[in-house]
Amino acid sequence: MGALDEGHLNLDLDIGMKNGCIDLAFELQPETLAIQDAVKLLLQALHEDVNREGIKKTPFRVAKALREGTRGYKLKVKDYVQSALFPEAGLDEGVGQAGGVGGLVVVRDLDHYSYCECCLLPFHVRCHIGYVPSGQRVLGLSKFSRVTDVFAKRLQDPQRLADDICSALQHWVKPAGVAVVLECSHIHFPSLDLDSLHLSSHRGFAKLLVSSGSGVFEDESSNLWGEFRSFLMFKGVKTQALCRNGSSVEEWCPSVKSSSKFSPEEDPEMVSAVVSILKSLGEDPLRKELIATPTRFLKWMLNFQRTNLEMKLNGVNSAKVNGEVKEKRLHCELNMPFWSMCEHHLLPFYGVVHIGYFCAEGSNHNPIGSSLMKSIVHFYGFKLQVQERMTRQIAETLSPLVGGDVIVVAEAGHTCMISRGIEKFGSSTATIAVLGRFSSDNSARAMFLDKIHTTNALKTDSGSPF
Ligand SMILES: Nc1nc2c(ncn2[C@@H]2O[C@H](COP(=O)(O)OP(=O)(O)OP(=O)(O)O)[C@@H](O)[C@H]2O)c(=O)[nH]1
Ligand SMILES: [Zn+2]
Repeated sequence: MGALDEGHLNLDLDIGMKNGCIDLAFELQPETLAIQDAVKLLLQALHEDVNREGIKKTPFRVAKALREGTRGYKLKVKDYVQSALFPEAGLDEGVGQAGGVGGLVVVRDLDHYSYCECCLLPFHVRCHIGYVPSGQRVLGLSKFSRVTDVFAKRLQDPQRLADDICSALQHWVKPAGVAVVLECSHIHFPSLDLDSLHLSSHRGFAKLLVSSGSGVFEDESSNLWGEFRSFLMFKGVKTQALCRNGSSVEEWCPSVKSSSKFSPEEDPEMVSAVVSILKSLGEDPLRKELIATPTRFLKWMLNFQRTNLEMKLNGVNSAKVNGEVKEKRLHCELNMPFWSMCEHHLLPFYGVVHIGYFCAEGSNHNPIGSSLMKSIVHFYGFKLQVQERMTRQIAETLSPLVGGDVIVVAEAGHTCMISRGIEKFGSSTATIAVLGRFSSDNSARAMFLDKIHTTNALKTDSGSPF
């Protein structure tokens, strides 16, 4: 089957005729098969049924996402740059004042994603590039993004990514100088400890700003760098936070600080599965930066095993509504953080859950208590999930405990929406489940949604986190 046949994967991988030989279709390539086998093993280790409808295609989706996300190893900067150098008047060499060649050119806000070599999760990169063209030629603007992609689509560390982009442009375009600033955002890591599951760790990301400079941009205290930074400040980039002299991923990736316990001796088969994924992506698992990667990856993944929280929930499940039910009033528990893992791509999604229910007027007693609600949210979050199911399960579990009238809203960011082919940076998903009175009473629903809105609007950083 050819790469362009209908229904075939739309992947920019080396598929089809190459050197006169017919390459195997993507799904039959040994690397794809090896990743699928490894993912199947990992799913089984999480106590999942690999033939269940929702996840039976997951090994293939993960293989596709990972190979697509690391396709940069096969791309060549030269192929993009050479055809897009256009003659333009100006200085032949150095920096001039009159614009044209010799004047500073800044391309800002190029959104990309890359894979963290420390933990194998995707991270968001907003790339800004400044350069001073030389030799009477300028580079086509789209090529800055293409070149960034060549290096972003690999297992990376932010500083190395900035250096790679900078030196490739310097080498192939030969300008007077290149400056690169990257704003990188990495998701936080979940904690199974309910008490440390604060909203703060779910808002925002672990952030890092890195830079690299060559030629006339080698000295970051120069006026030219100052001008470049000004152009970034116009767009709200906080360049004061720039990490100088290289900053290590160790200080950045939250997997390093994660408290989850897993040691490679506990499950050497799982470790070998991740090592085989690294190899299939064309990486050397013995490269020093990658040695601890399988352990870190497994640390976060094991948070989502099926049985993990069963006991905690059993302990609190016996809570009952006490007392006689009188007039009921709306009771809300808002902005409860949750973590979950998308069962389609094995990538985290995380956000907040809001719960509303009616309970007896005048009673000071909250029939279920916020810690029980947090446990329920936690229980249905820490699984391989889809957001709609999680929302419904929380509502159905709460319903008998609160007398039947319950509304649940979940708002989440999905890592699977920033990576792979889709790359919808900053998107978010809201889901709602209603039972009892909330199914038929529009004003009750509106009252609850308004409560979410007013509560979050009062917060200093205004609005919902998602
Ligand atoms: N409804 C729903 N879909 C989800 C959730 N998490 C991930 N998905 C989607 O699962 C779908 C899987 O689609 P497939 O076509 O089988 O896989 P894919 O080729 O990786 O999909 P895309 O490349 O995203 O089009 C995608 O549309 C994802 O966005 C979730 O919580 N709820
Ligand atoms: Zn990481």
